[in-house]
Formats: sequence, structure tokens, C-alpha cells
Amino acid sequence: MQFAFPNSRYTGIYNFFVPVLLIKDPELVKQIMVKNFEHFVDHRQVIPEECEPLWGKNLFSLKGDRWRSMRTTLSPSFTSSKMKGMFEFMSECATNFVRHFESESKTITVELKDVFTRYTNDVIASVAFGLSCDSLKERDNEFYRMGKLATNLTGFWFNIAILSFMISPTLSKILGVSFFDKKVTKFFRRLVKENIESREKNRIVRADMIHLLMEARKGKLKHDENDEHESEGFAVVQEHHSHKNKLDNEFLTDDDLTAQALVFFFAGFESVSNLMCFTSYELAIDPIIQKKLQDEIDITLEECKGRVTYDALMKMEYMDMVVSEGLRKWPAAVATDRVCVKPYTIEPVKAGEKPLHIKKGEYVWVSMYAMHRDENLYPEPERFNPERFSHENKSSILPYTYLPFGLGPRACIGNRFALLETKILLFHLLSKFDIVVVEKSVVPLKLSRKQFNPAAEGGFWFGLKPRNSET
Ligand code: HEM
Repeated sequence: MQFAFPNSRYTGIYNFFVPVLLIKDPELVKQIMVKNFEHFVDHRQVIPEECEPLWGKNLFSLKGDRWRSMRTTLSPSFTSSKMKGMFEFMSECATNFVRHFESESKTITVELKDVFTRYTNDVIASVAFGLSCDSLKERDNEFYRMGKLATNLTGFWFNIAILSFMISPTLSKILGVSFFDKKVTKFFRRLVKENIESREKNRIVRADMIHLLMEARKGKLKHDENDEHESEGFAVVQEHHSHKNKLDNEFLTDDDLTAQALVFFFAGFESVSNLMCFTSYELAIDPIIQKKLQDEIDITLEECKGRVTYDALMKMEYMDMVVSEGLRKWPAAVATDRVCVKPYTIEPVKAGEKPLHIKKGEYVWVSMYAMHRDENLYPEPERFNPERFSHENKSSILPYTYLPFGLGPRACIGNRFALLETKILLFHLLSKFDIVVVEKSVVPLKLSRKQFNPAAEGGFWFGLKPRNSET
């Protein structure tokens, strides 16, 4: 659709019965997502809070002042210095991951989506909930099972539930349609409650998400002064901290905390493992790029005397270029939306355009997938080319055309978390293995039509070949 009307800045489409304005022009993206954000604060709430409180109360779903207040409360948990604090937990999970395959001397064929989801599961268990899991060994552990169940956005009944929320939220409520399996909500409510109780009783302090949420509840979380001055990778979107000093001490209930923990889980489990899979696919089919990244990893390891540090990882330029290009070509979220909360007019800027009035309650979409694949913005868009993000080249990327994490005050709060988790995994994995194409690999990759999230038809089957081995 993005390419259907190449000369228009916007196009009207239907999402089932709902009219949507699809914007396609970087200047309009800026106006709507950043400059005039106060007209477009919310996302469309497909799943009503009354139907699914744990979904309705999470940061992504919250609206207006409730969103502002929650965002202000949670933002300090995602600063670079908090990420630095979580680095060791993530690094430990990545080391465990690699160790699991290290005993093999030959190429092992793995389905990357499966093994990476097990890694992201263990990271979330550790970093968000303070639990230690080894999902590669204990394949059926309860945490992993519940995560799978929570994020399984496929199947007949899931499609029916989404359709029913879209057509009539009221009827969905009367019929008791829910988004999450009841087992999932019960499990996460119990997990968070027991976790908090045990920490309070035993005065346990661990620098993880539950701790940060507990501190937020007490109104004790503050932004770190130094955060804004730290250097960031290209893919990190600078948030607008306009509300950051207005710390809101509104009481957070256990359900509020559980809803946030669940959305971190939801986002962390799926989208991050997707980024790892698609990037690994590109590395497997282009051994030259893979080798260049491995060279940078080897040098970094040597400089760090065999133990990579947070600062060294953050300084890796080629790693950042590879991951940024992975996010360009394969953004985990193909589009994002905004609801108009205050009437807005798009003024004409070229011949043939008239003022376009957007009414309160109407919807706007931006497709990052379409923008990232537009040949006018990214020449040879199908080519995986990390050089687009090199120091010399990245300034030629037009502002507001690279948005894997969305943009503006409502951009992804977990972007630093996602980048760190991906980079540390690739670092440890590629220091020991080459990712190679095997008989079972499907090349070229075809996107599956069966799933809500981007996925590969036939799965991501690739080989992990110990570096320098013959087979
Ligand atoms: C590669 C991984 C990820 C991608 C591509 C991604 C992408 C996105 C996008 C596109 C949005 C909507 C932004 C907008 O509308 O402007 C979003 C929102 C959000 N993401 Fe992520 N995300 C990722 C990982 C994560 C992680 C790891 C977390 C948490 C730990 C997270 C938590 C959230 C939350 C809470 C929101 C809602 C923010 C708000 O409405 O204020 N995401 N993400």
C-alpha cells in the first residue's frame, strides 16, 4: 500500500471496518509522532481494559494522563546506567547459551527461533523477575511454557478473539473473550506478588526490573544525571524527557506492576528473538559480513583480556551497524499507530492537495516496514548492507525514515534493553561459532503468512559450526 500511490504523502485504507490514514512522508511522520505529539498521544486500544486488565493497564495500552504518569514512572528503569547494571545478568545468560552448544565438535543444526526464544526467556526471567532459568536444558520449565502461551499469537481461537475485539469490544466483554490464557494471568500475578513479598520480607535487593518497579512504587526512582551525555548506538531513539522531572507517586497496585512486567516479557520474548533470527539469517548467507563482525569481536575480546565489558560492547561500531541494518530490513513491528486526541489539520504543501482535517478519534498509521524498504529512501532496499550505518554514511539517512522502535515520546521504552540483549548474544555466539547455511535452511527466506509477528516460513534452520573446525 505504501508503494501504491508513490506521489501522495498519505493514503486512506481500511482496517476491517475502520478507516485509517496511512502517512508516508517523513515530514508528516515528524509532525504527527514528534512535533505535534499532543494531538496524537494514544495507540488504538484494541483489547479493552475491562476484558483483559493485565493488557489494558500496561504502558503500551494506557492512554492520556495515565500513560504519561506511567511512562514517567518507568522511564528511569531503562536509562543506559540501568542497562549497565543489568549487563552482567544478560552476559551470564549469553555465556550459558554458548556453553550449551560448545561440547559439540561438529556443526549442530538448530532452529534459531526456538533457541533464541529460550535465551530471551532466560534473560527476562533473570533481569525482570530475578529468577534463574536454563531453558535449553530444562526445556519444559514453567516460566518458558507460560511465556510461550502468552506470546503465541497464532491459531484459530486467537484470530477469533482479535476479530471479536475489533468488531465489538462490548460484546467481547459480555462473552468473556480474553486475550491471555487464564493460566498465564494467574501465573504472572502469583509470580510478581510472591516475588515482591519475599523481597520485602527478606530485604532482598537485586538490581533488576522487579526491584526498579518496587522503587517506582515508592517514588524513589530518579533519572541519572549522566544518562543524556552517554554515547548511544545508531538504533537508539532519543526519547523526549519533557515529563521526566514530574515524578508521579500515584499508587501502583500489584496488578499495575504485573501488567508492566508482563509487557516487558511480551516485548522481550518475541521481538528481540526475531531481531536475532533475522540478523543471523543475513550473517549466515553473507560470510564476508559475518567474518568482519567476528574480526571486531576478536579484537574487542583481546582488548578486554577475554571478558567483554559493557563499555567495550557499546563501542563496537560494526556490531552496531549490523544490528541497525537488521532492524532496518526486518523491523519486528511492521507498523505503529496513533489515535487523534485533538483535531488536527494537515496543511497542503504541493499542488493538488487540500487541507486534510483529522477528527478526534480517527486513526493514523505509519509503516516502518514500508519506509525501510522504500528504494527512494534506502537504495537497493532488499540488500543487507551494514555500511548504510557507517560513521560516514549514516548522516545521509533522511531524518524520520528510520524508526524500528517508533518515534517521539511514545517510542519503545525498551530499545536500549533490546539492543544490549541482542549484541551480547551475537558477541558470545560469534566468538565461538560461525552461523552457516545447512541442508534444512530455507534460502531465500519467505515471510510466513500464518503469524501476526514477522516469522520465516519453515523456521530458521541453520548450523552452528565451531570456528576453525572442518565440519
Ligand atoms: C527488537 C526489539 C523491539 C522492537 C523492534 C520494539 C519495537 C517497538 C515499537 C515499534 C513500539 C511502538 C513505538 C511507537 O508507536 O512509536 C514499541 C513500544 C513499546 N515497547 Fe518495544 N520493541 C522491542 C523491544 C522491547 C523490549 C525489550 C521492551 C521491554 C523490556 C519493550 C517495551 C515496549 C513498551 C512498554 C512499549 C510501549 C511504550 C509506550 O507506549 O510508552 N520493547 N516497541
